[in-house]
Amino acid sequence: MRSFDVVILGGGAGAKMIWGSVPGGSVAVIESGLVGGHCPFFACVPSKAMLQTAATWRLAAHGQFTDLFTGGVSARQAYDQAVRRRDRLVHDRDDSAGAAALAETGATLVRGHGRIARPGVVTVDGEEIGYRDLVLNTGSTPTVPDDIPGLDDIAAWTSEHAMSTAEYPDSLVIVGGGPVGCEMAYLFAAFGCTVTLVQRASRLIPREEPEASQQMADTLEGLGVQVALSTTASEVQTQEGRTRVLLDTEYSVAADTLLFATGRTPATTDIGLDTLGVVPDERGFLPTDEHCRVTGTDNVWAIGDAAGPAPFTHTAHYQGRVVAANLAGRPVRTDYRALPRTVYTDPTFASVGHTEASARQAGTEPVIATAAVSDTVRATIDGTTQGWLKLIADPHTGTLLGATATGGRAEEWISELSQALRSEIPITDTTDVIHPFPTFSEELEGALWKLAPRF
Ligand SMILES: Cc1cc2nc3c(=O)[nH]c(=O)nc-3n(C[C@H](O)[C@H](O)[C@H](O)COP(=O)(O)OP(=O)(O)OC[C@H]3O[C@@H](n4cnc5c(N)ncnc54)[C@H](O)[C@@H]3O)c2cc1C
Ligand SMILES: NC(=O)c1ccc[n+]([C@@H]2O[C@H](COP(=O)([O-])OP(=O)(O)OC[C@H]3O[C@@H](n4cnc5c(N)ncnc54)[C@H](O)[C@@H]3O)[C@@H](O)[C@H]2O)c1
Repeated sequence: MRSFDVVILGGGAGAKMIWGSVPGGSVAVIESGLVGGHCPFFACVPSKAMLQTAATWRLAAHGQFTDLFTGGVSARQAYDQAVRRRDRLVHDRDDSAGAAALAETGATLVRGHGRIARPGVVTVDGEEIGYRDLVLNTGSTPTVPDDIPGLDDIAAWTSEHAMSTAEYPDSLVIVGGGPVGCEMAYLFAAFGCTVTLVQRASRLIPREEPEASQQMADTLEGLGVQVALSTTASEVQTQEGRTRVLLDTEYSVAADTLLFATGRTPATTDIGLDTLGVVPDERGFLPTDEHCRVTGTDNVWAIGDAAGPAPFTHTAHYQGRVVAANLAGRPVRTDYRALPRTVYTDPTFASVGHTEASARQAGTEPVIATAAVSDTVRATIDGTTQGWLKLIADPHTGTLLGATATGGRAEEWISELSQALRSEIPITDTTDVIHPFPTFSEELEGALWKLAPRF
C-alpha cells in the first residue's frame, strides 16, 4: 500500500497552500475532477472573465467614451467574444498546468474518486492509500430544488453549465438572487439577453446591507432585468420548445433557458465520513475547531466550501494556510472577523465584518459614517460616480466592526479596512493613512474622518 504523510482529498483552491508546504513530508492529492477545483474552470475565473468583457463592451454605452469605439459589434458578437476569451483564460478546462505545478512540489496526484475506508486509509478506484494526516477539501456542488413539478423534463442550467457553454440564451429565467444569481443576471443582461431574476427572499444578496440590495436591484433593472422578489418557481412547463416557469405569484415567465443559482451544498456525502464517526452539521458542513481540525479527530482537517463558514476561494486559501501551519507544528488559529465578501457586478460590491443589523444582533449599537464615490476626484476622471461606503464602528473600543462599499474598485481597497478591523487599529489612527491622489481609496478618508471625532 502506498502511504503518505498527508493526503488531501480534493484538489480545489486550498490544496495548493498545503501541497508544497509540508517540510520533509510526502503529500498525495486525490482529485476526481480537475486540479484546482471549480474556481479556475467553472466558477470565479470564467465568470469574472465574462464580467470583465461585459464591462469593457458596455463602456461604449457610456456617453463620455462612445466616440472612442468604432462600433459595429452587436451584443451577440460581444457575447461570442466573451466566451472565446473566457475559454482561453480557463485553458479550455484543461488542468495540466495545475497538475504540473503540483508535481513540481514533489507531491503525488492520484486521479479518481477518493473515499475513507477506515482510519488511516482511503481508497481510490480500489487502491488503498495510507495517510498520517487527512485534509478533507471536497468542495461543494450546486443546490437545485427537487420539489418543482416539471423540472425532470427540462435541461436546466447551473452556473457551471453557464460558465462552460457557448450557447446564447435569448431569454433566461434565473432562480436565486445571491451572489451567483446577481452576477449571472448582470452578465447575460449586459450581452442583450432578456433576463428575469426570481428571488425567494425579500431582497437580493439578503445577508448584506439593505442599501446594497437596493443598489443591486437598481443596477440589474438598469440593464433591463426583471427582478421578482419574495417569489419562487412553483412549476415548470415545456411549451413549443420554450420553458414556461410558473411563479408562486399569479405570474409566469417564458424563456429559452432556466438557470438555478439557489446556493451550494457541501460535498460531504459519499466520502466515508461514517468510518471516522464524523457527522456533518445540518447544512452538510464538516464540523471543525479553530485550527480547521475536524471535531473529534486528531489527524483529520477540513477546508474550503466543505468546511464553511463562507464559501469563497479566499476562505479556502486562508484555511489551507492555517492547516499547512498546523501540520508544520505551528498551532495557528482561524479568525474570520475580517473575511471579505464580494460580488463583481458593475458597480462592484465588497464588504467585510458586520452589517449594521448584524452588529445590533451581536449587542452593539454601532456608530456609522458614510461617504460617496462621487466625493473623489478619481470618480470625475473615470466618469464613474456610482457607489458609496458605509462604516460600522464600535462605540466602546473606537475600532471598526464592519464595512460595506459599492463601486470605485472597492473590492481592491476593502482590504485596508479588513486590516484595520483584524488588527483592531483605533479609528483615530486610521485617519493618519495617506492615500495616493487621485484614487478611489480617498473615499476612505471621507468616512474615517467623519468617524474619528466620535472617539
Ligand atoms: C459562479 C461562481 C462564481 C464564484 N466566484 C467567486 C469569486 O469571484 N471569488 C470567490 O472568492 N469565490 C467565488 N466563488 C466561490 C468559489 O468558487 C468556491 O468558494 C471555491 O471554488 C471553493 O473551493 P473548494 O476547493 O472548497 O471547492 P471546489 O472548487 O469545489 O473543489 C473541490 C474539489 O474536490 C474534488 N472532489 C470532491 N470530492 C472528491 C472525492 N471524493 N475524491 C476526489 N476528489 C473529490 C472535486 O472534483 C473538486 O475539484 C464562486 C462560485 C460560483 C459558483
Ligand atoms: N464574487 C464572489 O466572491 C462570489 C460570486 C459568486 C458566488 N460566490 C460564493 O458562492 C456561494 C453560492 O452563491 P449562491 O448565490 O448560489 O448562493 P446563496 O446561498 O448565497 O444565494 C442563493 C439565493 O437563492 C435564493 N433561493 C434559494 N432557493 C430559492 C428558490 N427555490 N426560489 C427562489 N430563490 C431561492 C435565496 O434566497 C438566496 O438569496 C456564495 O455564498 C458565495 O460565497 C462568491
